[in-house]
Amino acid sequence: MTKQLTLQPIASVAGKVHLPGSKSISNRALLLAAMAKGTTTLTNLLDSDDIRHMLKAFEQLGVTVRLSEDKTRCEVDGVAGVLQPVQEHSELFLGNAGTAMRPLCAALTLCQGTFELTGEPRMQERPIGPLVDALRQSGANIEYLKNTGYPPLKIIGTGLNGGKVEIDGSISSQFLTAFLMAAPLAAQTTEITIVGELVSKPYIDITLKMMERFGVSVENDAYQRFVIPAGQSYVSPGHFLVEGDASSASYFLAAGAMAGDVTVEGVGRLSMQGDTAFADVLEKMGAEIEWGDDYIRARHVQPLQGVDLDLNEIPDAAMTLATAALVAKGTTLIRNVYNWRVKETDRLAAMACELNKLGVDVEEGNDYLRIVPAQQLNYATIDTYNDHRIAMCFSLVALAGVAVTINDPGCTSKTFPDYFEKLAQIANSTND
Ligand SMILES: O=C(O)C1=C[C@@H](OP(=O)(O)O)[C@@H](O)[C@H](O)C1
Ligand SMILES: C=C(OP(=O)(O)O)C(=O)O
Repeated sequence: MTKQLTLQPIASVAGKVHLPGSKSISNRALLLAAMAKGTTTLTNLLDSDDIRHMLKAFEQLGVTVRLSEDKTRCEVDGVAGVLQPVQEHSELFLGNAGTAMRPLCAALTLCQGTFELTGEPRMQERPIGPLVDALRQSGANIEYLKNTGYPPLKIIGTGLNGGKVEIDGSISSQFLTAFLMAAPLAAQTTEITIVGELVSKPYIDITLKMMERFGVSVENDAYQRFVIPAGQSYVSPGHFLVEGDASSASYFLAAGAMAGDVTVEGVGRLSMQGDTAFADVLEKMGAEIEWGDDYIRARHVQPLQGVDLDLNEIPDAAMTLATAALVAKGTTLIRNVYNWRVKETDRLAAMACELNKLGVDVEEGNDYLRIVPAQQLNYATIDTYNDHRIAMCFSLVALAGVAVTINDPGCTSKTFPDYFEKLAQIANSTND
């Protein structure tokens, strides 16, 4: 595998990009389809590491899946209830996929058997305590195998009782997502109260919309209290089309806004993903944005301006702003993104460090990043910390008039294995 990729300056970008399927939707759809009554055909499924880990876990858990050769079409035979593992004990390696680790942790507490959930070294530093605490309140038997509050975990499946539980929502919305998806299969009705300020709220909307598509309803009381009546079951919708990934879209939209005219296909105004709001951020910066039901187009029509925004609701796409800001006039402030620190790497520290190498004046706050663009950027070699988004974000430096070298570009395989090929397809090295 190539260890480094040097991107020469890109003068302009133009064209259309068909987006790979959404990571968040793909892994939710797989799990809901597995617990549903009937067979579900998923199309435009993402083919990337995070989804591979979920599918591998399914294989070990005895979920029957038929995957097309290109791995984007998948038939899942639902088991009409809790998963029915064939072995008494399973050891599941889930890489660094939060959307596999957290939801499976909750879903497996419902099943018969014992399960060890582990992942890459970084996964062992990513918190799961708030989810485990909440599941324990509902009767789950979960042990920490190394450090309290972090994977690896041992789950002894005993079912969930339901009842009243509290979840700390201030670190990751994935804890609530995980509990919500398991809760309809608990013995009693579950009432979840959120403690702390719930972060990344639009991801809860994805969860609730998808549960609804699979026939389950949840009462959402202003994102403070959720009631999931027991006795509901998931029912396959038959066919489920996975939307294009809105976080992956952010790099191309930013490129269009910085230097050209780019249309992303597969997400648009009908999308359920909060990260489509990144197009609004680009519009605030001065880009021209056009929305279709199923596409978004971003055009550079004037110099971009820096912005000062609370981006807690779009933590993934917010990273893209950090490098789009390099061509903007004036300072950009990305606020309320503390939980960048507990993702693939400490993203606040990593972003600040790599932006610094470019000669940018950057301030790393506890929960914010302030970026004052430089007149002329330095050529730099960017470390990517095994974080797909750092690699993809820093590719945009090539649109700011300077070459850039990306270390370990292959790390985009977490969510977007052919990202750099897709970028090359819309890039022009000269303005003609
Ligand atoms: O639920 C999801 O699919 C996700 C939720 C977000 O995480 P947090 O809720 O931890 O911010 C996001 O960053 C992640 O990439 C995917
Ligand atoms: C935070 C991310 O991933 P995960 O689903 O593992 O939390 C991400 O993709 O930016």
